[in-house]
Amino acid sequence: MLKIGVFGCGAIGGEICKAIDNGQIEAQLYAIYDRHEQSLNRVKSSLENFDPEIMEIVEMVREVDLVVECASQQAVYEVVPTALHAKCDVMVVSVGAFADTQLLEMTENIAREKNCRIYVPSGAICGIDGLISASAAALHSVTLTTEKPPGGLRGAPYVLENNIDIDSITGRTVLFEGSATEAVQAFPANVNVAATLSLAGIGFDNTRVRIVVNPALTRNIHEIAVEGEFGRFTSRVENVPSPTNPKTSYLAPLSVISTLKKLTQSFNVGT
Ligand SMILES: NC(=O)C1=CN([C@@H]2O[C@H](COP(=O)(O)OP(=O)(O)OC[C@H]3O[C@@H](n4cnc5c(N)ncnc54)[C@H](OP(=O)(O)O)[C@@H]3O)[C@@H](O)[C@H]2O)C=CC1
Ligand SMILES: O=C([O-])CC(=O)C(=O)O
Repeated sequence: MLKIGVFGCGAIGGEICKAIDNGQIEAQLYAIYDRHEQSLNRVKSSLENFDPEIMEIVEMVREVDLVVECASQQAVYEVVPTALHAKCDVMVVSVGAFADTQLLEMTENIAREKNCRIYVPSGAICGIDGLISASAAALHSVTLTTEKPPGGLRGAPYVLENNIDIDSITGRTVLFEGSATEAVQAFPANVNVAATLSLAGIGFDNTRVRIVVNPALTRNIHEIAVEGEFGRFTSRVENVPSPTNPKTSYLAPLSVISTLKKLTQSFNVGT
């Protein structure tokens, strides 16, 4: 059975651990890690069938077959190269880190050299399957519009650096427009989906991102528009936010769970 280590035990990590524990994913929850003891204890007490060991990353990669990073962009710099050097596969959700082209090239090179896999789930957006299919021919444009309630954007570096009082905004307001490279740096915990789109499509500098705050919303909306030789498509998802982290949509952990299931099943559907 696949031995999994979960690095980061917040909204996403907690759901993944539960899905392995309840048998939805046929794998062994071997190790977990988080910098907060409280988060580790919360996860441990939610489990009925597994009692994973708490392991720092260097030890974890020696013991497991796959590490799931669900912590932060900063964690990607430590977790991904460490895992690959130890010939351990890795799944990444803080995908925005790959806007750093040096990190992206380095990790691709190590993965190739060590014959390992880096998995990036679709996360909180719909349409990655279609974009990947369409990318086999020329793509002309990829645009993401993300619209969240204030709680979904509060505390982002862009908001703090520009002294935006997000809670005093009364109507739908465009906060940011730029490339995916700029978006994932300005909003590192809010639009990792822009990075996933970039990797699947036309790259970080060519993918356009608009970020909107809307106090009337209770859901996180991501709208994607793609044009290319294949034609054009749009997708729109209205995501329920995670109860423990309003920035993160519930679809994100579900996407990781489904990608993990794909790895352990013999019958797979979708691009
Ligand atoms: N690809 C996608 O579609 C999506 C990606 N995400 C991203 O996924 C990641 C996880 O999201 P979520 O579970 O909601 O986040 P949470 O904040 O709920 O949980 C992350 C946990 O990991 C901890 N952590 C962060 N960095 C480190 C580190 N270097 N070492 C040890 N522990 C660390 C955090 O601590 P602390 O609070 O101190 O940072 C926190 O306890 C985030 O980067 C988020 O932006 C989220 C939604 C969608
Ligand atoms: O969960 C979401 O709606 C998107 C998100 O936070 C991210 O991509 O970082």
